[in-house]
Amino acid sequence: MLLLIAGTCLVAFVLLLYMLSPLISPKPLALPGAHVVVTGGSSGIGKCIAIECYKQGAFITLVARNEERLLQAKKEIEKHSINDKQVVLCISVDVSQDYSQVENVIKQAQEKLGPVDMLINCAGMSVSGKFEDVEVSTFEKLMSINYLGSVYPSRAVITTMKERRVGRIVFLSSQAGQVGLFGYTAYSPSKFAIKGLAEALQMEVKPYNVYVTVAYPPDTDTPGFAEENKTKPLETRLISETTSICTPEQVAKQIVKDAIVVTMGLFRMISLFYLGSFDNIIRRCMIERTKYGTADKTA
Ligand SMILES: NC(=O)C1=CN([C@@H]2O[C@H](COP(=O)(O)OP(=O)(O)OC[C@H]3O[C@@H](n4cnc5c(N)ncnc54)[C@H](OP(=O)(O)O)[C@@H]3O)[C@@H](O)[C@H]2O)C=CC1
Ligand SMILES: CCCCCCCCCCCCCCCC(=O)[C@@H](N)CO
Repeated sequence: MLLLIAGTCLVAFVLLLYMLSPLISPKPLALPGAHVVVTGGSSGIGKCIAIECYKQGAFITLVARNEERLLQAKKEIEKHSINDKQVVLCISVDVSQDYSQVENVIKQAQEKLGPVDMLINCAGMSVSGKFEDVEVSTFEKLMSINYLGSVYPSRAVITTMKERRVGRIVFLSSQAGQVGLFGYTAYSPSKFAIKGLAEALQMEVKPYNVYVTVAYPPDTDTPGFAEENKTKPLETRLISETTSICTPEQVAKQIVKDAIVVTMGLFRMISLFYLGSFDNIIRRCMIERTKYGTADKTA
């Protein structure tokens, strides 16, 4: 009986907190005039995210490898300007190869358009196939583009974001980053890794008012998806056909909304009970460090 009452109280408390969550959520990021960097911004979901942010008054840096496609995307995005001050900057780099190159690109972008307010890690690719049919080098390639290609740009913007107490970082995982599916032995792990990175990073940067969000989109109609379909095993195709395909515009709208207005889902609310106690540890350490002037890197 006592247990039942305690249980009911707990559920009621969680629901109450959930309803109050907009009040304890961070202030929405103002996109007008903000500097948004979109990796993978020359195609598919990334390009649509750039358009969505540009429509709301942001300044955009597009990052991808192929310069021609970057310039094409820039032209397309510029059609959606809402004032004559807005800029779309293009920088060509492979985000997964050399950290110092990525760091340089971010430096260049910050010199031209000011500190990065929001980073969208959208550069990525998928190859599907049965485990034994996928080239060993493909496992390395997907891990490097999808995972390290999100680590490097984030690592390059985080210090300034923490110093300014302003920033949003968005990661692109996938539905295949929540469940491992037939044909995705190379792709799924690279997207699971994104989830681990995002959650650990969020715990570090929350006291600095920097917020991290992760998107888990379903199949989305993009050039990347068309490329993936060329090698998709029958089983993967049939599993994929059980759900409908989204348009990149739909997915982009949702991702931008979630990044600007960060609220908590019910599951996150529950996990918050124990994550909250970890956050207290982190806040205490931050206060100690400020008090004694200990360098950020020491224990
Ligand atoms: N479409 C889908 O069904 C889904 C996609 N996703 C994820 O969303 C993200 C975008 O996918 P989508 O829009 O389909 O992809 P696209 O293939 O249409 O676009 C990929 C973009 O990333 C860039 N890119 C790829 N590799 C690199 C690299 N090494 N360095 C810099 N830029 C790179 C590409 O430009 P360039 O080649 O010139 O470098 C391009 O701009 C990916 O992370 C994908 O895994 C998640 C769920 C579903
Ligand atoms: C808890 C919720 C889990 C729901 C799982 C349902 C399974 C849905 C069917 C298959 C979807 C495949 C998605 C891969 C999308 C992707 O990332 C590639 N298309 C990239 O190119």
